[in-house]
Amino acid sequence: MADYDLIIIGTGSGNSLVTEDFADKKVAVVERGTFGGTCLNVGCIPTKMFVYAAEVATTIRDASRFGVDATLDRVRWPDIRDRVFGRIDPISEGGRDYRVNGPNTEAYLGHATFVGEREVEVEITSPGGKHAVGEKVRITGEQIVIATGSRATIPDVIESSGVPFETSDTVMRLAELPRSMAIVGGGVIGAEFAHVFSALGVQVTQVQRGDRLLHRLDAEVGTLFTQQAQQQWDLRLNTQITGATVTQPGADGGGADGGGAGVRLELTQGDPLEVDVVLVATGRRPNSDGMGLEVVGVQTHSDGRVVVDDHGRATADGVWALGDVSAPVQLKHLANHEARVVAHNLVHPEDLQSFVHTNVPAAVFSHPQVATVGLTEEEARAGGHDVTVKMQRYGDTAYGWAMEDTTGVVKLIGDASTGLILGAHFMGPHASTLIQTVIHAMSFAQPAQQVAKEQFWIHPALAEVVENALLGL
Ligand SMILES: Cc1cc2nc3c(=O)[nH]c(=O)nc-3n(C[C@H](O)[C@H](O)[C@H](O)COP(=O)(O)OP(=O)(O)OC[C@H]3O[C@@H](n4cnc5c(N)ncnc54)[C@H](O)[C@@H]3O)c2cc1C
Ligand SMILES: NC(=O)c1ccc[n+]([C@@H]2O[C@H](COP(=O)([O-])OP(=O)(O)OC[C@H]3O[C@@H](n4cnc5c(N)ncnc54)[C@H](O)[C@@H]3O)[C@@H](O)[C@H]2O)c1
Repeated sequence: MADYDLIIIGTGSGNSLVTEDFADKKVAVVERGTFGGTCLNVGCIPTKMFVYAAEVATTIRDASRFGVDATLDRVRWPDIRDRVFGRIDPISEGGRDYRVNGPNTEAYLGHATFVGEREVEVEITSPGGKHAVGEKVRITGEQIVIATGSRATIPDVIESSGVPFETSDTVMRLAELPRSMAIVGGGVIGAEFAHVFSALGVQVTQVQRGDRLLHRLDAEVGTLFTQQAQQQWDLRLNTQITGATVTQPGADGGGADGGGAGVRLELTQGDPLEVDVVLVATGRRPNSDGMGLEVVGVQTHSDGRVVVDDHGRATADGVWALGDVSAPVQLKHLANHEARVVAHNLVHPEDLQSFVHTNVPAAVFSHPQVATVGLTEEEARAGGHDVTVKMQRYGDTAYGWAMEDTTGVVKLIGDASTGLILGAHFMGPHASTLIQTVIHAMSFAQPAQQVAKEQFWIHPALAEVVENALLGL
């Protein structure tokens, strides 16, 4: 008989698998890092708390446009940082203690490796559990869920150079705000941190190898976003890093603590960059390596994602996977959805639920904010749809006037023959909230005109930009 009914490897979305269905069962939870995973500790939640502080700073700087003169006196980075982690760290610790001392769970605080069929070895790496650091414990489970997430990838030119660098895991805990920062990568993480640090007064240079930021976005909206970014921080497009070296502190010091060394980055074009801090944001790879998956026949795709079927089953009996380690996109709401499906399927093998991977929305909490769902215009045209497009400016609605907005847009892509919405791409204030109406319409296959006309829209709320976009589609 197995030691456990269920072993969960990874405590991000994996931690939520312990539902009431497991109340009379034995569950082992394995975690090698900080309890609670990426989103809570180093991802969605802290980044958005920093973004909020950055928005406050930006609002103060912009205030005079409204006839309100204000100056930004000072940014107290340690207070901003400690507000964030003062709230988050206790949640993580509480979650860990609950699993360590929980009624039917046992927490193993270490790295899990498959060593045999339904058998895992955990090398204990952290204190706080029932086993000593360095101990190796073997456990067996009737069912095992791989929910090990993903980690930042580092380009070889930086990693092999030996220069110090930050990732999203570390940059939010800097001791002090640096004077200058190079952000390598033009994706979501780069766009969010460029906003945070530039708004807080850091001289940011973002290096992107492509010709625009957020390359997965609808091209038109991505280009508009790139233009907005260029007005806020130094952006080097079509540029790659070719070398990195440590620079010695000058007379006035350098480095994040004002007295340390900095980094010099050689670029494929333009002058080299000399900065206090380098933040690498060049994508994340699934944590499927180094855990013996090959030993038990759990297959992976070429990009490292664990192969799963629609129900979350991996290619070995009794093994499941969910979230960043296997999902097509790395988003917390998707990982949570997959965890709900797998939680059901673990106890209802005769009534399996399926993952839904259509109309998965995403937002980029930069400045401006971006939110997106469904097809880009390019994808809709390539897919042979009877494409119709409406671009609605925030500035053409009453609330847009109140906000003096000149750049916000709602772009809707529809199918003229069915009246259904195929995609939506918002850029501007509250984009991540405003788009929810369209996500709802697409999820329930409601035609655009019905959504626009068969409900009231509060006047003169910002949501009228959505109403007008739908009416115009
Ligand atoms: C900076 C940043 C900002 C983000 N912002 C957003 C956002 O605003 N909205 C959004 O939807 N998504 C966001 N994401 C993505 C989101 O955080 C992830 O999609 C989500 O957290 C994935 O959850 P998960 O449960 O799959 O993995 P994780 O939360 O990463 O959990 C995996 C856990 O497994 C542990 N682990 C790994 N291997 C082993 C092993 N062999 N043994 C034991 N333990 C192991 C890890 O330590 C980790 O704690 C962001 C990500 C980052 C990095
Ligand atoms: N708000 C959110 O929902 C949110 C926020 C942050 C992160 N995330 C998730 O985390 C994932 C990872 O974010 P990310 O920004 O690291 O990845 P990304 O895939 O969004 O962007 C990676 C960027 O790095 C560049 N790049 C890749 N390899 C490079 C190399 N060798 N040299 C130079 N540039 C290189 C790419 O061209 C791209 O611009 C996102 O895809 C997203 O799923 C989500």
